[in-house]
Order: sequence, then structure tokens, then C-alpha cells
Amino acid sequence: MKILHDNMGEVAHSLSNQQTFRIGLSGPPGAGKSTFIEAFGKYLTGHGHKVAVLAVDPSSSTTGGSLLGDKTRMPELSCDSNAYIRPSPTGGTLGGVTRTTNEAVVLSEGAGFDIVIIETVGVGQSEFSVADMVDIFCLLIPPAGGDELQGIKKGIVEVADMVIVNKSDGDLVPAARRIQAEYISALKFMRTRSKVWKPKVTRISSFTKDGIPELWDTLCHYRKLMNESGEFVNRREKQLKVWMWNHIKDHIMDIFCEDQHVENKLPSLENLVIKGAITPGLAADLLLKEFMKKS
Ligand SMILES: Nc1nc2c(ncn2[C@@H]2O[C@H](COP(=O)(O)OP(=O)(O)OP(=O)(O)O)[C@@H](O)[C@H]2O)c(=O)[nH]1
Repeated sequence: MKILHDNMGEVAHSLSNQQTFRIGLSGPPGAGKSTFIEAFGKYLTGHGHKVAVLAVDPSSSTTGGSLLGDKTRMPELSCDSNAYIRPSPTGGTLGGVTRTTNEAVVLSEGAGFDIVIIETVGVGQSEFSVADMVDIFCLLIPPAGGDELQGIKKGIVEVADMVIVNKSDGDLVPAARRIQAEYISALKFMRTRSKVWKPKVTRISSFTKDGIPELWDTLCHYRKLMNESGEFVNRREKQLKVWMWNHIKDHIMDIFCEDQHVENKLPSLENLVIKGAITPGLAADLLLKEFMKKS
């Protein structure tokens, strides 16, 4: 990150002329995210792109370290001079992790990485935070149904611009085809987020690399359509506002929780709420009153 910082001054001004692409990637554990990023990332660097991989895993602050973004998961890509892999920052809330990731996106782009992949697992709200940070949000799934797909939250399919069925190779091809067909029909009934793009379901293999060039073509087609319609710029503008408000909310919550008046009253008011003596709304009003007293 220090290198990125150091380079930032020199190249930041060229950013406005350069079109960067922010790709969000989520998927249940075992879907093959690291194998996919390795294969996809190598394909991109082989085609002259510079790729940054950032991970968002708020659970890493409680587990003391993240598997996501771990360089050993992407051995080839991590040795590639046109790739940069950042593990999930440890410590802090999802808000904190989101903030540093927002900043890492800007820094990576400033340092000349034209493609930024933001990877996340299905923990808490992390997928939704990532969906708010990217130009296209992709869901990677294995060719399996039922229990194995239970890790996928309902709402997340609705925000996916692209569903990628991985492991479509060898004996798994028929299952991958079946899952692809299931998702195609399920997506038909979903409300689309864009006027010019209907979410697509594609099949790839991170092992054989089948489908990866076609996937990249589809992503480029998406970017072209979104650019031409003005939605690309609109989404980024909206995201900037969302980021700003998220940072404000986080900061205000910190100030609120650290306030001495609030801290003094909090245990007794929480207790009254639990016992049903007062409503949560009234307790919140009383705490806010305490907070305002100070200012
Ligand atoms: N057959 C086949 N297996 C794959 C493919 N991609 C990944 N796998 C296997 O799927 C398993 C999970 O892959 P990972 O890349 O570790 O999956 P992940 O989703 O990143 O999982 P975590 O790293 O635990 O978050 C591994 O055993 C991979 O070898 C593929 O394209 N085809």
C-alpha cells in the first residue's frame, strides 16, 4: 500500500482520462473464488491490464486474520508484476473495512491499476457493501444445488449483474448446465437494476479456462452499454454519495458511543428496555437528549 501511496501523486491526475473497471465478486465458500481470480486475473494481465484484487471480509477482525486475499491462494497472480493483491484489512467494523476498501480502490486506480476486483464472502452485509462499490457485481456459484447453495443470501442474487457458474469441466458439466438453466429462469422474474442490462448467467471453468475469454467479452459489453446509456457514470456518482453518508454515519456512531453522558445512562436505559418498562423508541430519545445536552 505504501508503494501505491508513493505513486499516487504522479499518476492521480491521469485518472480522469482513464476508464477503470470495478468488479465485485461474491460467492459461497468453496465456489472457487480464489481459483477463479487467479485464472481471470492472469487472463487480464496477459491482455495488457493491470489488476488489483482487494478483499472485504469483516469476519477477519474477529477471527484474527482473513483467508480472503491471502497471497498463497493465488500463487501465480501474486507473483505477477501487473497484479496487486491486498488481504482484507483486519480490525474494525464492516464500516471501517468498507472505508479502507473505498480508499484502496481509489489508490489502486491512481497507481495505474485499470481493473479492480473486490472479493467478499457471504458474511453479514459485506456483499451488499461491495455491491455499492463496484461497476458490476458478479456472483460466483459452484455447480451444486440445495444445501451447498444455502450460503447464498436471497437478496444477493437480486443485486447480481452477472451470475458465473464455475467448475463447468469434466463430470461437472451437466450439473453446471442445469444450474445455469435454473438461474436463467429464476432471474427472468427479478426486477432489473438497469434499463440497458439484464443479468446474465454464464458457465466457466477456472481449471480449463473455458468460458473466461467469453466472460470478459460479456463484461466489456456490459461496460459499453452502461457507458453509452450514462448509467456507468450515474452509478459511480450515487456510490460516492453512499460512501460519504456511510462514513458520516459510522463517525457519528463512534462519537455517540464514546460520549460520557450516553455511556452513563446506557446500561440503565437498556435494562429498562429489556424489561419492557419503556419502549426502545423512548430509550433512544432519552439517549439522544443526553447526547445533545453536551453539544
Ligand atoms: N473442477 C473444478 N474445481 C474447481 C474449479 N475452481 C475451483 N475448484 C476447486 O474448488 C475448491 C474451492 O476452490 P477455492 O478457489 O479455494 O474456493 P473459494 O471459494 O475461494 O473458497 P475459500 O478460499 O475457502 O473462500 C478447490 O478444491 C478448487 O480446486 C474449477 O473450475 N473446476
